[in-house]
Amino acid sequence: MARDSYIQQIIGAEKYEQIKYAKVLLVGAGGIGCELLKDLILMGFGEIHIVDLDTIDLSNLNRQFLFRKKDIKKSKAFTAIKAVNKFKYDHTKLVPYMASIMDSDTFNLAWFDQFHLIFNALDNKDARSFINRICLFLKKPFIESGTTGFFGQVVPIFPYESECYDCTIKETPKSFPVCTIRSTPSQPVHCIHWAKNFLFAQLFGEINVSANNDVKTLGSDNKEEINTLINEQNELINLRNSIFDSNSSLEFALNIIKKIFIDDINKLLKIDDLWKTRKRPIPLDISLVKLLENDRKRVLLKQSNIDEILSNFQKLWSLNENLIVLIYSLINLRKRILNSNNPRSFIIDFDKDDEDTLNFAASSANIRSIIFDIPVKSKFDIKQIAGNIIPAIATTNAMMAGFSALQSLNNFNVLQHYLESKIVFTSIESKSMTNPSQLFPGSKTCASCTVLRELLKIKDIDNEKLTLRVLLKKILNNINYKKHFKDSTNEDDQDNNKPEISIVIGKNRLIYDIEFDDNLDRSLKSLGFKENQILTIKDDDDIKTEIELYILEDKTLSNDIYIPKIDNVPEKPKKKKPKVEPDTNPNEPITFDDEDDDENKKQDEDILEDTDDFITILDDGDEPDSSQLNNTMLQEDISAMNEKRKIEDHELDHQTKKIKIDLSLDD
Ligand SMILES: Nc1ncnc2c1ncn2[C@@H]1O[C@H](COP(=O)(O)OP(=O)(O)OP(=O)(O)O)[C@@H](O)[C@H]1O
Ligand SMILES: [Zn+2]
Repeated sequence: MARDSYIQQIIGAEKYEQIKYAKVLLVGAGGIGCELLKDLILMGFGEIHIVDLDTIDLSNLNRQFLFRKKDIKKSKAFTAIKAVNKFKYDHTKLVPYMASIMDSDTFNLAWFDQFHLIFNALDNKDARSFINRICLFLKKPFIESGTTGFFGQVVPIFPYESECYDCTIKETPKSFPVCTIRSTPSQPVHCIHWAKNFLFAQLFGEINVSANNDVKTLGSDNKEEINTLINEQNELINLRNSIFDSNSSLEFALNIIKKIFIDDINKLLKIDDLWKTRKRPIPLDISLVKLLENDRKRVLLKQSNIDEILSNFQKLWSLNENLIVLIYSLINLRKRILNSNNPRSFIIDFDKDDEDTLNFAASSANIRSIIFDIPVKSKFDIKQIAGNIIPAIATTNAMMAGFSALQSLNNFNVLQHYLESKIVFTSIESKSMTNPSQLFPGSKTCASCTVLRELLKIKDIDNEKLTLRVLLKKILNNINYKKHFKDSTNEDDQDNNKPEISIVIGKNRLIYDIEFDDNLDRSLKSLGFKENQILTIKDDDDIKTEIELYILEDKTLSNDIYIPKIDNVPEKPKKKKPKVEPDTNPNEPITFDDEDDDENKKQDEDILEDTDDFITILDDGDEPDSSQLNNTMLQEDISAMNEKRKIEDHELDHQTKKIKIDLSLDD
């Protein structure tokens, strides 16, 4: 009997035939991705392209079953393909890529367009939102999936028909004003984030010289405090240079310890206002530093002693032990920089799986906690908090992959796909563990799916004769804003009533508006037009819907420029737009802009709007349960999500009770 006879019996010969010739894209070869690839292979899909930017890590092996220990550090996509080659049907073609799906030089719109269906098996909002946007351009369905511990969901998305990925509000991590982190911590999580996001980043990461040291950013209006924080930061930059100037790694490490835990704390103590209602920190005792300084014979810093401390990663280390671990990690990190090919520009990123960076964050966070009389945490716990970890459960991943694969079957019945498809989610706390829900129409206020999206084809982008004026004329001819602007039979009037639009290229580079016409006679090329870039047309009166045009070069065009006819641009839902500054610099990288997604950025009252200005905190103190491993989200988010997902039972009236599900899941 042929190997595929069972699958034919299960899904029917007709559907199997369609699957056999279908070409699909799987984005992500992690927890869900490995399971989903196996499912798609066993279903007999004709061609599967799989993209993952990452390499295999030891911590992936417990659930990403296509990988083995020997595969560590190898590409996930290539290794996954190799593993499934052993059991795939002969007709299946597999194509792996090791790259970010957001790399538009590798993956342009035409490349995405070759697929019948796209499966997301990602772990971050940016990449998910990106695929969402691409699928909106192509009006192509995709299946979104995610898990967090025991919770998981699969959401088929039919662009401009059902809710898109951005329609639902995502949980945003909590943020705290920088001053809480840098001057007045009161919880272990504050110290952990100071160690990871501030101290480590300043000493070894990309230098953030412009770390907006203003009142709003720092969350403090105490001038003395602001000055202290600014000086502290500048001094840290100098200290970073001591990586090269110090006579020895021990000297480098001790200088850092003295500055951070004695000098800087003493400076903070001088700001009386800070300590009126708070307990004063106690700087590190200099005699401890001296003790380590005199440890020339390496009694305390003996490797066996260090190994012993590090082996007890679930224990609460003493102050001395934390100091020893910190010195050890600083010595190692300095060595890594000095041994690199280009030490002056070499940077190290914090990674929870990089022992040196984790040891640094754990020990420096704990020393700071001791100084501020905050409970210390074990290295194990700190790894969970710093890595934003919640256990990934292999079974949840397998279930979600299974539902994702099953949902794909509906896409081959073009008329029925929207009606037949279901959101599926699991929750061990509701009466039935697996709950289906119908799909809902897109949100009227969604910043992504209320935008009109079309293609802008240009025959030859290098053609110097193609000026912005030519393009503008084409836009005004083809895109009709009439209802919003007064109709008139008089030609002069009509001219005066020309739609007032602005044109933005890339993320937010304004190249034209009614008061900024300097670029009209510049060529599109000189303005930075290139393939795979987005041109946004905005109505200056903010009444009509925004239009995004995806730029493609098409040598076969009969005209120089092609823009589809849009007979009447619909009105947009009312919402604030960010102001865009004029700019004529064409060198801006291509990115999709999420900045106006106000809905998604709603936060607690005490959190200011611009999250870039804040150190982002996972949780207000309730760290994930330390008995749990390998995770990606917050305990608190899980409970919130659980609340959201509670379904009374199968009789839930979907018409009246719209279930809002957070799609920001991680695996
Ligand atoms: N922009 C992107 N392009 C391609 N692949 C991506 C992109 N962003 C994330 N991924 C991949 O998506 C996969 C998500 O899988 P998963 O959530 O299991 O994460 P993981 O990194 O394997 O595990 P963990 O985060 O728990 O260590 C990862 O393999 C990751 O490399
Ligand atoms: Zn939407």
